[in-house]
Amino acid sequence: MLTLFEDTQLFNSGELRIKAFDIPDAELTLWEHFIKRDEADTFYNTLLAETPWKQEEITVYDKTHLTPRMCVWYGKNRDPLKPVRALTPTLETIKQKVENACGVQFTSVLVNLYRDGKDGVGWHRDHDRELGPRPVVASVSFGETRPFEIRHKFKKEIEKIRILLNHGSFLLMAGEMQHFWEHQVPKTAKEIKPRINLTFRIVY
Ligand SMILES: O=C(O)CCC(=O)C(=O)O
Ligand SMILES: [Fe+2]
Repeated sequence: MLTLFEDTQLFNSGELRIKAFDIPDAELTLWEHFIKRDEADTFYNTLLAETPWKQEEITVYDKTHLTPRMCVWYGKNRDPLKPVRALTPTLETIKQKVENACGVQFTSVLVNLYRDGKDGVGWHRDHDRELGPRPVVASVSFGETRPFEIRHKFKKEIEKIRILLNHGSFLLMAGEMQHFWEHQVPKTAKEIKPRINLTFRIVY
């Protein structure tokens, strides 16, 4: 497996770095230190305090489980019958920064909290119909660094890639990525701190 950005020297420098990944069937770009340390600390604390966290129920093979993370959806809903939760000023501020950087306007954001290493998200694609034919997903992370892994769904000869998403980083997934690549945030037995992830999306 390929692990990117483990260079602690560069990590700790706090400098903005933009990396476009050269992978087939996807447009994937990472902004390291997109949000500076102090501001990222403030966003983390505010989001942790003001988000009405809850664990969603999911049904797999007729069995109901709680998702191993806490989530809240803001903005235009995937289910048009559900009420819309308006973005908070903090989420609007981060949304604006992301939109300025990538030139895409988003309608919604899913806010996730991974409380510790027992929380994670399994392999999946974000290609629900209401996200349109080529979903663009803008992912901003705060708190604990967690590896974000991607693998090509069809070309099994391509090595899995691990990207470390640290405090204040911004990862943009675009192009055909959501059709051809799956992603996950694996659980870990390590003692780790919480992580908040925002995924900005466009609901049509
Ligand atoms: O936490 C992350 O980095 C990814 C979250 C994710 O894949 C999702 O919410 O669909
Ligand atoms: Fe996802």
